[in-house]
Amino acid sequence: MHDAMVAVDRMETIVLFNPSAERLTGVRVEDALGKSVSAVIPNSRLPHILLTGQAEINQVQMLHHRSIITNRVPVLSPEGEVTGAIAVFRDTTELLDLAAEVLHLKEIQTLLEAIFEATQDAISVVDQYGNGLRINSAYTRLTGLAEQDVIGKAATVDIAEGESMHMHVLQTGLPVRNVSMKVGPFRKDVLVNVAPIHVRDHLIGSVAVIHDLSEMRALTEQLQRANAQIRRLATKYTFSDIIAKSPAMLEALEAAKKAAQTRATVLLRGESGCGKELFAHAIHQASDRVSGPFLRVNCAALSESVLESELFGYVEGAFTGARKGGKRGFFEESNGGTLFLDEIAELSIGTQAKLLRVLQEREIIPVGGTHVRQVDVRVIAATHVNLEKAIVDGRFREDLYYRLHVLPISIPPLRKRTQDIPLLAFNFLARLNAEYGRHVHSIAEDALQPLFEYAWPGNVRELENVMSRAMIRMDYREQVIERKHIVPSLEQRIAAADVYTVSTDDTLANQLKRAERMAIHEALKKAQGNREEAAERLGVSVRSLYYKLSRYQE
Ligand SMILES: Nc1ncnc2c1ncn2[C@@H]1O[C@H](COP(=O)(O)OP(=O)(O)OP(=O)(O)O)[C@@H](O)[C@H]1O
Repeated sequence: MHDAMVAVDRMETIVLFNPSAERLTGVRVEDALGKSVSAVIPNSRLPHILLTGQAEINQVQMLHHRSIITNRVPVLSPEGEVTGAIAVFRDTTELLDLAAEVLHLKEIQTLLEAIFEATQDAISVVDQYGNGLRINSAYTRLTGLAEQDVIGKAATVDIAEGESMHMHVLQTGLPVRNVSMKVGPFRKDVLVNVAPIHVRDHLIGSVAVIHDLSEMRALTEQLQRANAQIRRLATKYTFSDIIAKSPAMLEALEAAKKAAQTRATVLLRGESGCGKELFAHAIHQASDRVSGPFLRVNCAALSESVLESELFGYVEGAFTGARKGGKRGFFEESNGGTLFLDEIAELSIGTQAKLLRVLQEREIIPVGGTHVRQVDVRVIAATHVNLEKAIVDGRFREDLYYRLHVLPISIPPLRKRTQDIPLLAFNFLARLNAEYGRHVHSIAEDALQPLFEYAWPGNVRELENVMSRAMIRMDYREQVIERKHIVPSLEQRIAAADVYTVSTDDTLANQLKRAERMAIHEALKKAQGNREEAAERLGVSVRSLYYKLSRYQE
């Protein structure tokens, strides 16, 4: 980089104009020499220097978007007379850019340092020869090794058991993931991920991120404990959450409130989605067992053997894969509280016998065990199945039926209590507003009509779903649910059950899925929501129907 120079004589005529000045000003040397400086560089200030005889040192100015530092000095005769003036322009734009870049790099470095130190994972970096370059404080906390033990030392210095993954990566140039080993003087169990560091295609070292396995194990245990706790705290509904206006529902509600005051077994009967679980929660909440646990088991979701060990627990060595020390079952886990046995009709005859024994004797024998254990659990059972018919068919034990039938509560299907629909719909509105951040405040009169006419095979759950879809269909500014928001999903549902057209624009798998879904819909409709009957109509097991329904999120 050469400085631009311009010199003038006493008459302000340019006598020196170098090629750098040409680049800076855009004026050719031959056009500048001999000309008046004011004509060539209007703001050169050289006439001013000639006049005052005073130098101007390190003046900063912008010229053609470049940052220029200028020094202007008078040329003096031996007698001290001003005979001319010289300006030297130094273009510092690149220097400034460079300075800004260095500053930026420094910022990045500070940022990286902060991340390096703040991360909970231990990090170690080695150079291309495998000598320690850097570690963070998490590394020291985990391994017990400080900088002086590691920096400049061989990468193997922290290994207590296993191969050095730094060396491996430096040899292969490839990253490794999740290698378990022991590190440091305390032989900590860790998982390591190591990656090579390449700069312009040269391998200059490697970086290892080391996870503390013992911490992970402790966290997993904590999580399991928290999960168990959550299961215990899971009763979220009380009687005040149950919306009821129709006489049939008010009657069911009264019966449930009475049942809550007793210790008797309760049997909740009603189609899917009509609120059986809601009732079970509320009964528990209103009972003197409220501070005890509440557990729910879906008897249809587990195979017979799994269900037995889940319900009654098992002793060590009861079967292959049994946990060391055995496991407490749901009955013991809900001791002092309530056990909600959903889909009770799905229990095998054998498990029904065992359940009967628990209800009669208030004691259980864990799978593989010989000793009885006392339990104090209130059972709330639920089913959508016609149990009387199941007894006739030999699928449900009569003695268990009578044990369960102490306090039967029938929750009517939604189509038989249309009076409840507006209240339920408004209630869901409030909940969905909160969920979607909307401000929908009402439902138009004519939007309610189709809700009264629809058969609701999925009961209240389906109503909730239709409301949610209506809201999704609304424009963000709309605040009233209208018929046009509701009708499409009802029509879709009705159509899904009624028609099926073969399409060449969809995959075979999708079309089969749709056909299956419709067949299930139709069967459920014919069976008035009775899943057992629907399964029978379709020639599939109830379990498989449940599985399919859960896939369709019915
Ligand atoms: N009366 C009601 N008031 C308010 N919400 C209700 C009412 N009945 C049902 N719901 C809501 O409808 C949904 C389905 O209810 P719930 O799970 O209790 O039905 P279920 O009979 O146990 O169904 P399934 O037999 O399929 O398990 C839930 O979100 C529940 O909160």
